[in-house]
Amino acid sequence: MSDDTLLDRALIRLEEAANHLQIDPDVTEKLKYPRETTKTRLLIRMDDGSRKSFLAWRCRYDDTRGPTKGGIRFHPDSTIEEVETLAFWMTFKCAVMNLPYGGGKGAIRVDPHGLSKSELERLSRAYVQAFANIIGPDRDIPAPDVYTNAMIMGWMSDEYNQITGQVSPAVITGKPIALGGSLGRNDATARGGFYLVRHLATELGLDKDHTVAIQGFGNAGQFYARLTAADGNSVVAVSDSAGAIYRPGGLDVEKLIAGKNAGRRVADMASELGAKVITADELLSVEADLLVPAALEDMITKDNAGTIKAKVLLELANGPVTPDADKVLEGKGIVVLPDILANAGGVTVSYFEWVQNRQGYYWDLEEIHARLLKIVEREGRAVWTIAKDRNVSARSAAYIHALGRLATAIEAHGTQPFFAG
Ligand SMILES: NC(=O)C1=CN([C@@H]2O[C@H](COP(=O)(O)OP(=O)(O)OC[C@H]3O[C@@H](n4cnc5c(N)ncnc54)[C@H](OP(=O)(O)O)[C@@H]3O)[C@@H](O)[C@H]2O)C=CC1
Ligand SMILES: O=C(O)CCC(=O)C(=O)O
Repeated sequence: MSDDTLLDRALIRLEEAANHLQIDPDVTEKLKYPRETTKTRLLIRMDDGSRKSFLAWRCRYDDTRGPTKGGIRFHPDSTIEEVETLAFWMTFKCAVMNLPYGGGKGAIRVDPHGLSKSELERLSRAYVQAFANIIGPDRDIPAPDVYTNAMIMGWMSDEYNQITGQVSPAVITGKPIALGGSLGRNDATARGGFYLVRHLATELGLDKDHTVAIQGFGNAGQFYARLTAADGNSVVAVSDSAGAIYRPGGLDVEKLIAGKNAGRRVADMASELGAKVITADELLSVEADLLVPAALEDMITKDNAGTIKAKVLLELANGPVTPDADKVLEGKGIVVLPDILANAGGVTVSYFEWVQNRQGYYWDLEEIHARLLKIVEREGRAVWTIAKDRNVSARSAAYIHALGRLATAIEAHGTQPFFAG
């Protein structure tokens, strides 16, 4: 891989889209840099009485189209650059889906698996104490991401309420239902991708009973496996951070999910599922019609992209394919449904949660699914049409689609400096 940073590589997509639209340079100048990123150290008491500090960030990348929105990641490899890049992607994701949000993201550099539940709660609350002036229902609205979940969002939302002395459920989405969370947020990331694939199946050349390989078996990967298996497709390979398994005749998805929920690794379940243990790279090259990266960024590079046999890639993860790898995939005729569209179901149902919190009236699951389907099909079709009309990749089309909306909003704001409060 080149010396370019993750953000440098992400910005290539902005430049490409800007060239297609002949955008005013003022627009790209505004979108090239994060608006503000705050870094802090969180000092918490550990169960053994010692104190330990953790680096943490929150980035509000761009708020032209509304309050910034994006998840909080707990990961030992998190960096400021990763947070800013994820926030850049959120900016474009919210614009692709036409949600009234800008983009943000946050992280704590921590391996949460090494913490007890009470340490995890203290750390989550410390994050909100540090960033209480940055987040807010009309300013910046966090949500779950890698290694964070509804329980953590519940603690965070409770901490915010205690600090402000008000009950403001709309400050954070992805909360437990009991605290104002939305029905359907748990599987929304996967469901958005699933609706997209189903809507474009004919154009993508995917039959009703296609085969699927999934990299990463957490929230996004597990729910995708469940939805696609229930629709008659066959999940033939999955991986987690510790290994990968393959069974050409299809894996028992419910057994796998139950095992993961019990704290097991997928490779440890291979023999009872009649599957073969394979390497992480072998997962990419198994015989499957659809490959679903659902783990971390930069997993598919120019070094391993050439081995991929799938017809289609559905990026449930953010940034799993490097720009170099994109070229290899394009050369092989593989269609990539890009992250800012493919995994946007999560933030779309987060938007529904925020709307329900603000109106104080809650929708049933049927209504959530119907609203999500409508937006995914509308924006998915728009992106596909741009791709065909302009003869560009679906990724370029998604950026063109989003940038058009961002540019219109930036121009509508006028020429005065933006309020920096
Ligand atoms: N949750 C959401 O609503 C959204 C998530 N996303 C994106 O989806 C991706 C996954 O997030 P999510 O499912 O929420 O996260 P989770 O924490 O629920 O799951 C992450 C999964 O990725 C696996 N993983 C980590 N490293 C590797 C690796 N090197 N190789 C293979 N698997 C690995 C983990 O393995 P293990 O089980 O061993 O820990 C785990 O199964 C991220 O890119 C995230 O930003 C995008 C939109 C919304
Ligand atoms: O639900 C949200 O608000 C954001 C989810 C997220 O972090 C993402 O889409 O990458």
